[in-house]
Amino acid sequence: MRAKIAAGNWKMNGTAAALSELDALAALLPATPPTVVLCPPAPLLYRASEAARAHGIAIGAQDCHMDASGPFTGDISATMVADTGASHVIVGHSERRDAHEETNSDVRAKARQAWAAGLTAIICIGESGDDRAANNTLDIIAGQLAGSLPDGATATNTVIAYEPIWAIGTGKVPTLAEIIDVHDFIRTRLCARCGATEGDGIPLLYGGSVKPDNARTIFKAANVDGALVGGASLKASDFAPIITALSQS
Ligand SMILES: O=C(CO)COP(=O)(O)O
Repeated sequence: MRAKIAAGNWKMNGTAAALSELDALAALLPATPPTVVLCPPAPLLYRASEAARAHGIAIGAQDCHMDASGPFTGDISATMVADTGASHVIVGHSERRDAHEETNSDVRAKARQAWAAGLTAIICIGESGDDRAANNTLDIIAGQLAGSLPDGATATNTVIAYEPIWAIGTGKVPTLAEIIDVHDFIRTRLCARCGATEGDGIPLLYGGSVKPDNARTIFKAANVDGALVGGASLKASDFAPIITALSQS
């Protein structure tokens, strides 16, 4: 059975005071929770890891550099992320592809660094609103997946997050049929690329305006193994019902 994962991406939100949400979330978790991965801003990684350990919550970074070390002022390597106690790192989020002009090959290099540091890479892909309007969604997804995924992906070192850009922070969500279409397509491509065992075992997350009131519907899709949640992961009272919905799916 594939791992179910509820990942929360805090983006550039939260200072030390926000760590109280972690304790609040732990208190609201269902009896048998899925894997919960919280991805706070980099300055909070160490403290979040310390606080999360007792609760069985995993911590992830939101990015890492594509090189192992060197003269990259302000950047953070995958090894440094692992050193904080984190176990995951998001790579290729559309906000980084856009604002930092990250390419598929950059994302692939970051995923490789993540693996070398012993981290699980959460690789993000997703089409723009224009891509979808032009019926290009599956072509875009195929290209991003082929280009961003290094050879050697396994069910334990990789998670794929499908995040349609037009659904992020907008309150717009694809129909269940559209989500099923894309997730089934990604699954088929993963099996062709990584072999049936690993391809079938890599968890696929949906991301983009996941909220307590739509999570249950989204989790009905057979190839949706969880969610990458932005805004609704900031408050334990919003994130917990999403996690509960996943545990019951
Ligand atoms: O980008 C996202 C998670 O990485 C999704 O953000 P929202 O859940 O706020 O739409």
